[in-house]
Amino acid sequence: MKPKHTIWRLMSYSLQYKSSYVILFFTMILGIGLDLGMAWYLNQVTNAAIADGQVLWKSLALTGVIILLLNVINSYVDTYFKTRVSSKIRNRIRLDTLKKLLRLPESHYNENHSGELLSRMTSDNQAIGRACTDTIIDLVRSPLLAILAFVYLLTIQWQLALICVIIGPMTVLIGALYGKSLRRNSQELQTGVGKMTSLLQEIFGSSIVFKTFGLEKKLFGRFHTSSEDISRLEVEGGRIHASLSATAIAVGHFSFIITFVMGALFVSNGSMTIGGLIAFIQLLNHLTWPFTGMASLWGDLQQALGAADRIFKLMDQKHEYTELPEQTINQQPAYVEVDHLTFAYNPSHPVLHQISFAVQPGQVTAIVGSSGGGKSTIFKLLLGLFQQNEGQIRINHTDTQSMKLEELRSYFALVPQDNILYSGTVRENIANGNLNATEDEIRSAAQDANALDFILELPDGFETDIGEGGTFLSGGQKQRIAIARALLRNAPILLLDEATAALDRKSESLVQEALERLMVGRTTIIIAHRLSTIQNADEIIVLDQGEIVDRGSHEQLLAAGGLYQQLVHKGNQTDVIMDPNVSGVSNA
Ligand SMILES: Nc1ncnc2c1ncn2[C@@H]1O[C@H](COP(=O)(O)OP(=O)(O)OP(=O)(O)O)[C@@H](O)[C@H]1O
Repeated sequence: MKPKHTIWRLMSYSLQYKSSYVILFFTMILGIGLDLGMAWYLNQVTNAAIADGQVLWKSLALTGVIILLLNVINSYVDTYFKTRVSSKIRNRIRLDTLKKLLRLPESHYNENHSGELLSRMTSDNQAIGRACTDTIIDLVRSPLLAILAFVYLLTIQWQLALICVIIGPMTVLIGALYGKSLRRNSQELQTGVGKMTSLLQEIFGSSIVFKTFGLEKKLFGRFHTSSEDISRLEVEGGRIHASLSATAIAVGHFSFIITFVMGALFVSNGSMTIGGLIAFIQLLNHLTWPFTGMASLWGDLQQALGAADRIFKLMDQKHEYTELPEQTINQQPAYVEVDHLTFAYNPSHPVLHQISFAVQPGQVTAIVGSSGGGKSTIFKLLLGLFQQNEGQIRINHTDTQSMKLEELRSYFALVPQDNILYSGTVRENIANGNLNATEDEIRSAAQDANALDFILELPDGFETDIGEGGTFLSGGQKQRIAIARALLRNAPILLLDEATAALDRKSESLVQEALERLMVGRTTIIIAHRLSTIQNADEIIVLDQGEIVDRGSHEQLLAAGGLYQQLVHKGNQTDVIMDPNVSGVSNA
């Protein structure tokens, strides 16, 4: 995106706080007036001190107090409103970013590191907040103050004023010189930080795995590389900043020495008073610093524009919903037809080929097959998370591609294999199934899911906090909460990705019983791993490398031999059917 466009879009956020900017405009003008007033005041006091005759010390003292008081008030109002506007703009952008992220298609999450998405919400957002207040106001204030200081200094000693002002603009060139590299550095840094955040998320979310497998050293090694990369980029950024400020300071000091020496010369030949020289020295900072400061302000602006660019690029991604969708639940019975479905995530690697099956309302279809055969992908296509390349999915004879996504998803309830729960209470997690459910309905769903007994034994019952992702619950308890959530949704099509994780016999039968209740009267499609579930299915589909290689009842498929028989024999001693290509013992 062109910097000009990025600036315009940033401005559209700032313009929502016009009245605060008007106040900040006045504090800026008053601040400039006070800076000039201070120089004038020092000029007056110094000349009064060396002048003969009557001096109005009282009025000078009073003026000093007024300048001081105005400075205090102005500084308070200025700082307060800058912070206020900055935090409000950041809040708006943060909300807009998340609103967008929640509406992006699954493919976006597939292609982007979660850490990078997180840094859009954190560090990029912070950089923008600063730019919209301090940086942008200083970019206006600095040249304005420089011009007014110059005009005032012209009235004191025009030759010296000209000498001072010639030096200042040199620093603007410095800013332009370093701006591009600063922007590039900031972009690389953000990408690095995003990758590091993703890695940290993985590490913190996998403590059991890295402890069991002794992966601490390996993970530290990966983090080390990522952290070193960031450090290298930060040092590089520091080098650019250092060169920028060193050059700027050199110019500033040079102008100070010139002014001081030339000023002393003008005082000695009588063309300027000592008070005038003091005013020059006082204002010199304001005359050259605006230019000197511009260099680093320019750098800050470039960094913020880089951050804004990344956020706006994200906001420009194609979304699947125009507005955040409302939770909708369809309750009419559903007939599902999958007709010659073909799909590839990547054109060179087809995942599903000409898949067809149909499930009548209230019937159960079990999908079994080898690992990586495409079972989960069928679910993703049914839910409209990805679009098929060929074929049709129809619900009640309507092509799902002609439905709005909100409508399509309203037909489904899902029990995912890893039961994804959110931090919060048990009640909140079950209620996610139907946000309008009454307490009685939530309780009844918990009961049907065989979860009520254990919930009531928790320290705060339904109000117990289950921890991040449900860490305070056992595997079987999490499964039953997920089943209760699906029960509460009461949608006509149930997608069930059966968990393969081991449960003890009692827990297993509680879950199994709950699942059976959940399936009653629904059109159910199960990615099945348990023989007991599969045997009860109306139709079993055997999937291998993206193709249906067999279908029928348990008995028919066993009699036919083939992959199904191998799957069943592989897990014969247990209830879990196994991928014949995968060696090892069953985990049931
Ligand atoms: N998000 C994705 N992006 C790219 N390729 C993917 C993605 N998800 C799955 N695949 C690929 O698609 C193929 C089918 O994967 P899928 O998850 O549908 O298999 P599955 O039958 O559910 O496997 P499993 O039983 O092991 O869960 C695999 O080759 C996998 O590598």
